[in-house]
Amino acid sequence: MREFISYDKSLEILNNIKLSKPTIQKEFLINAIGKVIASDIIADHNSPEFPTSGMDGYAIKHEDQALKTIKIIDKNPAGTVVESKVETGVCIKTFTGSLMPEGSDTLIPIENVEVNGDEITITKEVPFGFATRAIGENYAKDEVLIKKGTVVGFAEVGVLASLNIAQIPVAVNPTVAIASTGSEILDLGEMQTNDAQIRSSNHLTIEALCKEAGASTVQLGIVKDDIDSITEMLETALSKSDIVVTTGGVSVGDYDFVQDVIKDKLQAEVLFHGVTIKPGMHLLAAVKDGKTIIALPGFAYSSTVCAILYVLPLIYKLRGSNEKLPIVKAKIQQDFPRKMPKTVFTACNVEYINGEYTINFDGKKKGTSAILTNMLESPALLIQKEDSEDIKKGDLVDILLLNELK
Ligand SMILES: Nc1nc2c(c(=O)[nH]1)N[C@H]1C(S)=C(S)[C@@H](COP(=O)(O)OP(=O)(O)OC[C@H]3O[C@@H](n4cnc5c(N)ncnc54)[C@H](O)[C@@H]3O)O[C@H]1N2
Ligand code: MOO
Repeated sequence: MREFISYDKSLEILNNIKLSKPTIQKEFLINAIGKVIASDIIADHNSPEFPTSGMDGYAIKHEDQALKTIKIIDKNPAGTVVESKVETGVCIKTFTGSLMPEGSDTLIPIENVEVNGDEITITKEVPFGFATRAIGENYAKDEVLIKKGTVVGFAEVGVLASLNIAQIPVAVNPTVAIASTGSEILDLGEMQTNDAQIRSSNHLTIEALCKEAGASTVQLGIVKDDIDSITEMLETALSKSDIVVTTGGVSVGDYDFVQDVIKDKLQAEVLFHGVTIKPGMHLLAAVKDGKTIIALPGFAYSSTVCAILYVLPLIYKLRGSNEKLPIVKAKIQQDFPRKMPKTVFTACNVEYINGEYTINFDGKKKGTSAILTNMLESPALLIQKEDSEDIKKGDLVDILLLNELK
C-alpha cells in the first residue's frame, strides 16, 4: 500500500533536495533576454551625473522671475559644456538634455517667455527647480539596480545599457527531457490503426510549459507501455537533462510500468509517490544521479497542473531565479463547497475588475481530469487547501494565474 503525503509536505521535500548550482556564462545584453542574471547590478555613477535640463528654454536663477527682463548671454546645446555662468539678471538658452549652466537653478521653458533681441520677458512663472533633473534622479551611485535572480527583460537591458554594461553573467538554462508513455497514445502525424488510440498532448503541453519557463528541452516523444522501452527512454533522458518529466503509467493499472522502472530498474531514490492533491494524486518524484525525475499521471489536465506545480518551481530553482508561481487573492462569484480532503486545483475564469481579481466557472466543463480545454482563454486555478472550509460567494480565495506563468 502506497503512503500518500500532503501537498505541503511534497513541496517541502522537493524544496529540500540538493540541486547543482547553475553554470554561469557571460552574454551580450540582447542574448541575455529571458535568462537569469547571476549577480547584483550596482550603479557605479549617478544618473544624471550633473543637474540636467528636462526641457528646451532658458536656465535662470529662480528669483530673477521678479525682474522685468533677463539678458540672454549664451547658448548651451546638449552634448557641450558651456563656459558662461548664470548670474543675477542673465540667462543661458539651454536645451533638453543639456547640463544646467553653473549658477542656474531653474529652467523656464520657451513657451513661458517672449524673446526680444537678446532679452527674455517671462509671461508665466515656474516653481523653483522647474524642468531641472537632479543628480541621481534616475539612479544613485551604489544603488542596487537589478537583483541577482532577476529574469532579464527590456527594462533590465535598458538600465544595463545606460550603465555601459555590454555583457552580463547569466545562468545557463537547465534542460528538461520529456516523454509520454502509453500504448494507446499517438504522436502528431502518427497513423491511427484502431479506435482506442488517442493523440498525445501531454509531451507537448509540458515541453511548452518548460520552454516558457526558460528551460531548454529534449523531446523524447511517445513510449509504449513496455518495461524495456520505458527503461531505455529514462536512461536516455537522464543522460541528456537535469530534470526528467514523464506522463502516464504511475497509478495502479497492470500496465503502469513507469513507477516500476523508476523504483526497480533504475533504483532511483523515490522522494514520494502519491500526494493528496486533485488532480495528480499518483505523482511520483525521484532522484537519480543528482537528476530529478517527475513522473506525472497520464490525464491531460492532471499532468499539466502537476507540471505547473512541481516542474516549474524546479526550473526556477535550477536557473537560480527569484520567480515564484503567480498565486494571488481573488473574489469568487459563487459558493464552492469543499468536495474531498485533498488540496484541489479547479480551473476557473479570471478577470481583473476595479482593482481586484474575480473568478467564475462560466463555461467550464465538468468530468474527469482529462479536460485540458478548461485551461484555454483567461484561466486560473482555484486552490482549495486540504483543511479548508466550504467557500462562500464573495470570499477571497487563492488562485494561480495561468496566463502569468513565466
Ligand atoms: N483503480 C484506479 N484507477 C485509477 C486510479 C486509482 O486510484 N484507482 N486513479 C485515476 C487517476 S486519479 C489518474 S490521474 C489516472 C492516472 O493513471 P496513469 O498515470 O497511469 O495514466 P494512464 O492510465 O496512462 O492515463 C490516464 C488517461 O490519460 C490519457 N493519456 C495518457 N497519456 C496521455 C497523453 N500523453 N496525452 C493525452 N492523454 C493521455 C489516457 O488515455 C487515459 O485516458 O489513473 C486513474 N485510474
Ligand atoms: O490523479 Mo488524477 O489526476 O486525481 O485524476
